[in-house]
Amino acid sequence: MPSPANVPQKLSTVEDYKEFLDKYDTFMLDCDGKKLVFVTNNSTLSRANYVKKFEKLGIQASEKDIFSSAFATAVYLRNILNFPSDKRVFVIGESGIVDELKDVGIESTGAADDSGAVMTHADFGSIEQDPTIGAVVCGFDININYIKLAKAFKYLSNPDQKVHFILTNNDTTFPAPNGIYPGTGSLVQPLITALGREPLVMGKPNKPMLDCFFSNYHTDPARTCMVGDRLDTDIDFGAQGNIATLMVLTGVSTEQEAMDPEQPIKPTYIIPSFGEFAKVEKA
Ligand SMILES: C[C@H](OP(=O)(O)O)C(=O)O
Ligand SMILES: [Mg+2]
Repeated sequence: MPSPANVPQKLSTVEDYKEFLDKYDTFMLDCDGKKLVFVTNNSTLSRANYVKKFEKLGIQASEKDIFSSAFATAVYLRNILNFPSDKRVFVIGESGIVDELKDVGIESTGAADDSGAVMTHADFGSIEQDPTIGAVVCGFDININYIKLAKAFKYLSNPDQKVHFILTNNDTTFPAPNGIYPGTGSLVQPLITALGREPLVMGKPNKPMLDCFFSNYHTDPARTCMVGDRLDTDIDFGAQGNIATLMVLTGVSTEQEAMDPEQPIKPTYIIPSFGEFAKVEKA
């Protein structure tokens, strides 16, 4: 029985699950028979590396089934900004960004070179302006450090040319096996504060990722459902795309947050875990 408007419908019985599955053909999953597209804000892995990760989890997927914030950023630089071939990208982030940029023919620097680098006060003089840097792209970087922030600040302050400032995502936290930890949005806030400049953010729930998704996958919005664990990224992303949303309770946001009358972002459905649907096959 559908819930009143704007009150999430809790799915809890096999009947509920069957009725839900009959309604949709495309499921957008935040990584973590139908058509499954993995839509992730996690930019640390390339789509090729996600395919390998899924294989280890027993999930068959190909690169075209994976839509990541790193891939969306590379597509945006290449197709929307027509990034000049004589420019490079300075990356605060991991191999996912570097590999996806390389895949669209864009050279990058920073990520691996400065990880582990220890800066001393004597080093400030060695940070030079670099006219080949046409963009700074920031994603989750487990080895973020002062030298990366100092170089990014220098390049983004270049008085002689506009340098694009792009975040793959701005999740404040992300779930790890034993709890949640600071995410990209928290790691790069020092740079945003120092610059007094807001970056363009690609990942969910932001419009660039949505536009890139629907231009990549011509799904029927009426039979597409965004599945995720975060109200402020996954569910908001689906809501902005006018598609149904299913919130799983295995990640960051809680049922209490979703059911709170003050909560402006409401999932269409709530389910304890995506694994519940396995019960349908056994029924
Ligand atoms: C950042 C990443 O995003 P997601 O895969 O949930 O979109 C995560 O929350 O682990
Ligand atoms: Mg998630």
